[in-house]
Amino acid sequence: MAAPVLVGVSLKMYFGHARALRWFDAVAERVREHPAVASGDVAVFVIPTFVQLLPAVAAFAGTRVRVGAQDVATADAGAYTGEVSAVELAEVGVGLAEIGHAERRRLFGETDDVVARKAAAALRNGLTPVLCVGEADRLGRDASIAAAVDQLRRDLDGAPAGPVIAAYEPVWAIGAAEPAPVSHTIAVTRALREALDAMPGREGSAVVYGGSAGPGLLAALDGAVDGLFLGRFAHDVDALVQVIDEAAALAAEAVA
Ligand SMILES: O=C(CO)COP(=O)(O)O
Repeated sequence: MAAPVLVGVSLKMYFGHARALRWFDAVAERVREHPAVASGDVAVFVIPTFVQLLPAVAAFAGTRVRVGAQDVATADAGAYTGEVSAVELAEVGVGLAEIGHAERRRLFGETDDVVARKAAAALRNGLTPVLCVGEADRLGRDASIAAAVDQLRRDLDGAPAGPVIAAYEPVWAIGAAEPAPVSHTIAVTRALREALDAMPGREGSAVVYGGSAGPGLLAALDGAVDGLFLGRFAHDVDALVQVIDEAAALAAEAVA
């Protein structure tokens, strides 16, 4: 079977608890009946707040939707007030850990060194890192490629073998009205894919795009990325299902 087309959603801190639970139930109901999700041609993952993780795992039980955390500790146990370890996340059925999102780098001072230690913690505990990289400012194509690829290399420096999901998220396209232009995304994601392919132990990795992604983008990218990482434009469950339908169409094209 070809690699699945990925559709991920980070809820960031947008929803309160009750609204998140309603969203999980609505999404679970829609994906349960979705043939491409049921067959594994489209792989959906949902990344809510830490407090929403256990209800998310329960809501998506019996579906193929995987649940991820928005962050992870660098250490596996000990005196780290406020942190949550990859060990505990794995124990409760969380499958992925988002690492190095632009908001964590900008607002909470996460450096590439910290990000690399978080990626290592995720991988040594069997979680798939959703590693966010991307240039901070609008740059030309070559400078963007250099910035994103260098960041990817630094962020995986010393991390154990295992597949990762590299999320190309140009910082200037996050929270914007429009995603990055398709030609730009194709160029940078291709370079990220080549960089991952050249790294030992990263077989099975994927490259997705995030930053104001929504319905229409996956079709426009036409197979250039392995999937999308959605934010605001997945709050509307119909819009998310539309993206999953586009992913299903791409997956069907890939096997045809
Ligand atoms: O940062 C993002 C996903 O991690 C993208 O968020 P928006 O789609 O809301 O810009």
